[in-house]
Amino acid sequence: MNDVPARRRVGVAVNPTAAGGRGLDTGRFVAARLRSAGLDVTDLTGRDAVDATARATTAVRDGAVDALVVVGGDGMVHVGVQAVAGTGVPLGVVAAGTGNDFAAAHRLPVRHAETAVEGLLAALATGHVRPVDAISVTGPAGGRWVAGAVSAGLDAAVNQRANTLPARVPARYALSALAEIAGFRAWAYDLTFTGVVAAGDLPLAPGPDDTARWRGRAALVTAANIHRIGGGIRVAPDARTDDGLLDVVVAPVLTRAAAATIFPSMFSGRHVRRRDVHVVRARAVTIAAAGPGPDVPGPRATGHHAAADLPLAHGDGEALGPLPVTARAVPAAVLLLATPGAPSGSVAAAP
Ligand SMILES: Nc1ncnc2c1ncn2[C@@H]1O[C@H](COP(=O)(O)OP(=O)(O)OP(=O)(O)O)[C@@H](O)[C@H]1O
Repeated sequence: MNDVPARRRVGVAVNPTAAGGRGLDTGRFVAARLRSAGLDVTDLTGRDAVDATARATTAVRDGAVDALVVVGGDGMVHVGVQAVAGTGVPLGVVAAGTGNDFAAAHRLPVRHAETAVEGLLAALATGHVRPVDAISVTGPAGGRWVAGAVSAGLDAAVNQRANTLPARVPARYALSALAEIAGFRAWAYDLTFTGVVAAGDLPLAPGPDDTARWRGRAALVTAANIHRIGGGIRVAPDARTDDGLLDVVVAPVLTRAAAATIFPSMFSGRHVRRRDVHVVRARAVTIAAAGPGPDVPGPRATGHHAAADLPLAHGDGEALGPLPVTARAVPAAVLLLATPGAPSGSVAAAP
């Protein structure tokens, strides 16, 4: 049968474990509603994230679907972005997870599946899409797309620790944050930026080919496309998803006490007003571990972290792999199914 009109074949990938298992029911509701609207729905739900990514990627690559809808949290958006980024196949998001930072940053309905799915139906009917940037990440673990932010410091360490705890552990992110701050020692980084448009007072050394470099110890190195991570932490309060740029937050904080005071202020985004927090706006950044050298001060009261102790880089809450990684903003890599006339959300909401 080849009489299915364009944009009517929709792949739906559900994370049944999202929001403590509520993703399953939400997914069933979404698929049923799309079918009742006359769409040809293919279930692309996987056994796990790897399987879901493979199924969605294959369906998009083979031209088997005209749009992909993911149901879940930021982990599921991460799955969807692997499949659609750069392909021209639009992505719909029904935010049914715990944190839902991507949906919130794009002003999509959060934990409101009825509203979300009606918005998707309107977008599918009209063909309305909103182009948004995504982050292309390359490193020793290969290439990945990230929808929200790439973390390589304290937030990556918190993420890494939280992912080792069972999902049912209440407040596993808060517990992990407390543990990481308690054991905090600043890591040494070597950052190379490309296409810097604002340096945020970080003393950058100009390099060849539109690059600029910074070496030093820091608590936080986060390359953000959207303004929030971790379920509402406003890590880069002014990040935009339509500017082709990353907001790279660098906090050359060396003491545990300073790290402990930064964390709470990140929920409101006020940390970027501190003199020891910088936001570098650039097209790309390579984040590498630095050995000690004249421009990387040695251990202070808080001790020294060897490169091997650095957390894995994380993106959208998922482990990406070890440093070095290069994160590059790719303009309009994702076409987001969005309700016609809805606020774009490309400008971060005021704190
Ligand atoms: N079938 C599946 N498809 C996709 N992801 C899955 C699946 N089963 C388990 N997961 C895992 O679910 C995790 C989180 O998914 P997601 O962000 O969608 O939901 P969440 O409730 O917001 O999660 P979190 O516990 O991270 O807050 C991912 O790390 C992923 O590996």
